[in-house]
Amino acid sequence: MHELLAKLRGGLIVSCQAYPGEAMYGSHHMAAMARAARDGGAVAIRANSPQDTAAIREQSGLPVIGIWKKTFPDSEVYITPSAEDVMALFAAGADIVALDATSRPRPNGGTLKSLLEKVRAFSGEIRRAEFMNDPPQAALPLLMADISTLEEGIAAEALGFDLLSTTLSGYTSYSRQESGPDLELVAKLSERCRLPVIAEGRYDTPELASEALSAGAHAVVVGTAITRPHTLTRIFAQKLSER
Ligand SMILES: CC(=O)N[C@H](C=O)[C@@H](O)[C@H](O)[C@H](O)COP(=O)(O)O
Repeated sequence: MHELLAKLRGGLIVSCQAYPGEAMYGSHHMAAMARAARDGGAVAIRANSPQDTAAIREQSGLPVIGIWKKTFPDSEVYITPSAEDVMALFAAGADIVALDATSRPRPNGGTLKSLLEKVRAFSGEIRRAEFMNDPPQAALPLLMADISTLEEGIAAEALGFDLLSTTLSGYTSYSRQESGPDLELVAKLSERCRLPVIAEGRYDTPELASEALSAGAHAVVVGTAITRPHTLTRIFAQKLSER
């Protein structure tokens, strides 16, 4: 197993993301969040944008799973939609790059297969150019497939991804719509696929995160329940206002 994947095994990955307009938006805040997550025992961070990836990697010293959310008028795909986005994250220091690997139509009529071919070609160029300070063998990014169903996980494995994440279960029209995490998908993927499976999406208690490992997950990503203070505040405030 790849050294980095071995380091993630059984661990907590904290997603540190904020949207424009939110109080915590900005690389400075996200890097502080990541340091707090590290101090609490996180083994890696999931981050949005090359800027946040670079700041978090530098300030927390933890491995970063980089994504870049972008919206398009012709597609519902928004997590790292293009090969150029993958390479920008990689150049910013992402150890792993996660991207939408659902079966939904992609922006500008592109396909996942051609995106991966492009990334492989770019990776070769980067190694030749010694663009990064890291040694050449460390210059190849690991690619994480953000999927929503078992079928998409199987297809992503066949395409050559390095790990799978259940990120998008509940966020595509055809996947299971659950208020809690999709533990069943974790169990099925772990049974059917050889790749490490990351449990992600709505793990909002330590008990649920632990259940994911029991279901076969390699590691668990937690975002909202740790790093979205306005959402957590709203849950408390709403409960009080219902009295
Ligand atoms: C669906 C989607 O766009 N998920 C995003 C992926 O990066 C993030 O907004 C989530 O916070 C992340 O997946 C962690 O999940 P949760 O916040 O539920 O612990």
